[in-house]
Amino acid sequence: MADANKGYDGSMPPGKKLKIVFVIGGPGSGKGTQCSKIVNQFGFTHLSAGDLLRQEAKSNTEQGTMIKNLMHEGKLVSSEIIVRLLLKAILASGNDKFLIDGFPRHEENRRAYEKIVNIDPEFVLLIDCSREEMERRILHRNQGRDDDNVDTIRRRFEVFQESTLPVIQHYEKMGKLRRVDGNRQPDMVFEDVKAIFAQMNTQGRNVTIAQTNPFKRWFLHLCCGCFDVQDGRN
Ligand SMILES: Nc1ncnc2c1ncn2[C@@H]1O[C@H](COP(=O)(O)OP(=O)(O)O)[C@@H](O)[C@H]1O
Ligand SMILES: Nc1ccn([C@@H]2O[C@H](COP(=O)(O)OP(=O)(O)O)[C@@H](O)[C@H]2O)c(=O)n1
Ligand SMILES: [Mg+2]
Repeated sequence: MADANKGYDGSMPPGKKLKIVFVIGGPGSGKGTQCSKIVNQFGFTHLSAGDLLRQEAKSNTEQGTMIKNLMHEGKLVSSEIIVRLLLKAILASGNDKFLIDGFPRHEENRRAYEKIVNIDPEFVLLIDCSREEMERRILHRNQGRDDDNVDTIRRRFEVFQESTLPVIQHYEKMGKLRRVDGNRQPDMVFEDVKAIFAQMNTQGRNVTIAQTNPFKRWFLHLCCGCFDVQDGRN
């Protein structure tokens, strides 16, 4: 991932349309695995909310320590922090299509995103997987994550059941939910994922950062501090 502190480097042509796809699913459902396949085939930039937070947790700051503790307990980090990290990464990337993996995790995440970024997702990919299969995978993934232990996994499942379900229902009502059966082998799951991305409607409502209203651009500037938002409207 690009250095989030570097900020928007001007490499994204002004006026370029941004496409956002949210990828959600329980812990261990295969979000990261499918995202890397989507990146290879469709040229998206993968932004994992969890990876951005893990990176931030390494910083020797009060905020870093707070994030580390919340993640260790399987609890959710404040929406403002995660949306700010996502926005920085979007602006720093120079790409125009993004997979946002592990977000929104709950309604407050969704509302914060709508308030601050407000770019409608093209669609929301939900990877459905049974709890037994997710647990088996997490306990075998060996990524050295300190939240991949039996107690924290249980808490993460509960958070997914209680908090993410309303988000799923919201996007379902809007006709934006695309559900795949994640219980199968990764390549089989990807066959369905591929068909969804191939069908992506390029005529959807897209906005550029430059097209957001002046107040919002000022707000983005305050949130992310160190970038300069260019105005694409000559
Ligand atoms: N469809 C699948 N079948 C079997 N194992 C999988 C599948 N998808 C992912 N895995 C493995 O399960 C673990 C969790 O996958 P990951 O992509 O990290 O899930 P998530 O990001 O949703 O937590 C990893 O070790 C990964 O290699
Ligand atoms: N939107 C998000 C995403 C992750 N997180 C935190 O990050 C942890 C790990 O998220 P992750 O997406 O990397 O986990 P997996 O579902 O990939 O296993 C979560 O359990 C939360 O503590 C969060 O607070 N808010
Ligand atoms: Mg993941």
